[in-house]
Amino acid sequence: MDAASARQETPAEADEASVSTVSVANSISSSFTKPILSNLPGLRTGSLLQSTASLIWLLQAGLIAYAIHRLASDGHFNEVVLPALSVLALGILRAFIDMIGSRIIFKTARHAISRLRAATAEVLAHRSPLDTQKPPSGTAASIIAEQTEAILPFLQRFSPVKYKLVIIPSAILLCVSWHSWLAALILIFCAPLIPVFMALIGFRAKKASEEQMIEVGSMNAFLLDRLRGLNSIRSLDAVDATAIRFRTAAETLKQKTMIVLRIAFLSSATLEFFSALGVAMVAVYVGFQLLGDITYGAWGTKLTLGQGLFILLLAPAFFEPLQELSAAWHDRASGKAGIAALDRLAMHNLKILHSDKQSKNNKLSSPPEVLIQNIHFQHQRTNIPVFENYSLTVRPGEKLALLGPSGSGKSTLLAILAGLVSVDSGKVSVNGTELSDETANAFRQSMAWVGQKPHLFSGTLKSNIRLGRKEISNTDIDLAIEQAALSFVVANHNGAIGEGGAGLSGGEALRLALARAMADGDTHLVLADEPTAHLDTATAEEVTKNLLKLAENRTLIVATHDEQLASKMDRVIRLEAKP
Ligand SMILES: Nc1ncnc2c1ncn2[C@@H]1O[C@H](COP(=O)(O)OP(=O)(O)OP(=O)(O)O)[C@@H](O)[C@H]1O
Repeated sequence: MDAASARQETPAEADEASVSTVSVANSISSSFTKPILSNLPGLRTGSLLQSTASLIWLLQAGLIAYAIHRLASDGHFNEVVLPALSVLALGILRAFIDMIGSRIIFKTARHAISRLRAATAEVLAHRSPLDTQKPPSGTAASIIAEQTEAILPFLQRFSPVKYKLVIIPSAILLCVSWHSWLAALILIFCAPLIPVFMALIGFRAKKASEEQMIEVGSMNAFLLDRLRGLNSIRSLDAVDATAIRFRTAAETLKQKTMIVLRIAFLSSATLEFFSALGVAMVAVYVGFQLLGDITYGAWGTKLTLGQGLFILLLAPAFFEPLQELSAAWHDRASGKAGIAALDRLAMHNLKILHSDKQSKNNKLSSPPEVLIQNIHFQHQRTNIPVFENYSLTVRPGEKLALLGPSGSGKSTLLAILAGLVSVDSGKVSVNGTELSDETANAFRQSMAWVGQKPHLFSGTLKSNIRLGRKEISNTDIDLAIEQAALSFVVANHNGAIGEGGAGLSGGEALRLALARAMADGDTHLVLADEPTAHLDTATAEEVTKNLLKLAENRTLIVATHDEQLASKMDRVIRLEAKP
């Protein structure tokens, strides 16, 4: 069984449902998302194409101004046909280039989002199930599915705006100042007011978006947590109390969302006001110039109708990138909040033993010897060590029971052997090779973990046994069903079960977990954590029988309170109670 599957079956994971509010807002490490987001050449290409498309408006404006000027001066309609056709052709070209740019940007951004999601899932899979600081599953799901999606508009809209903001206003200023330095000066005067106000609003927008996203995450976590515990809530008559808490959470989310919306409206109103002011001032100046009331500001000459029109057509386009920036500013705030949420999610202190390098050499080919030498282990944020100078040798093919009172460290020892947590000092070796980041992946491929609460997915029994492992054939699965005495269950349920194993008894669910391990011929070491807990005597006996069948030609270490099960093992090790 792979590490991810093993992870789902540990007690720590099972307890996760009761952890409703774990703070994930400790500190932000930018190192996780940065490598993916800082290397997106498609965004640059697409943005440059979109800027080029916007620059075409300068040519179109020039042609329109020229045509109207000609029409007003000698009144020949024929002279405007060619400029009009050119404007149309340029319009088509502009739309085409803009479309290509948008497509490149969208594809790049979409790909980046998928990579971020995959990388986050990968990082979460390497988080130790014993980490008590894990964010609730609802929060993780909300961040990966919902909040990561907010990065898409940020990449899609903010990045082209950055380029346009530099290229378009500079080009327009150059053209306008060519005809009138005063009109250019008016534009220069109005432009900085917008970014200044935008920046002031932007700081608040980012904070508001972050707060909103955290609220969305907490509400999802709350909802998932309570849905999981719906039966307990009903049986303890806590439905009303839960509904009230949910309503309060929804109300808080509504308020946070309204704050974000208010800021978005305020920022676009500010921008509209200043850009309208800028355009109006240019229009007033050009109007008075054409009327002859103002004679300065045009390099000692008087503006012609064509020049005046050209400036007037360019003035709104000067503010367009700033307007786009305003629209994208909110996307930037949500996107940055999404990135920060991903960075927080990917941050963890407690990892399983893991390395990205696959070392096939350590894969086991026979029942291994397991050697534990002088280990010291203490859980994070606890005061008493679980193991101090502890040693144990398990012979190849041996069936060993770990017996001991609750809290004596049986599950912890199995977690150490599965590489789900690393020891503080001492050594764990499998067939003489030390268990480490480099070797754990390969060992885990030959290792199976059977917990007391195996996680079962809704679907067929066979797909639950296969767990997506392509190397397992249908024959392996049929054999495992037979060995685990599940043939009757498969026939009875028409092969399908509900979420969380609905429709199966506790004993059947455990036999299914054993079948998962049995189906994999590469399994040589079986770690079982209280497989007979909470079962009646008859069912416990049946599960014990199946476990022994699974353990044939394999090394088995089983943590248990069940003396009956322990008595069937080759050796029993008793762990001491902790003070
Ligand atoms: N993830 C964790 N973080 C901190 N402490 C933990 C964690 N898991 C277990 N502990 C503590 O470590 C000690 C050993 O726990 P462990 O679950 O290994 O005992 P156990 O012998 O398997 O108990 P049981 O038979 O009740 O399952 C206990 O004191 C427990 O409180």
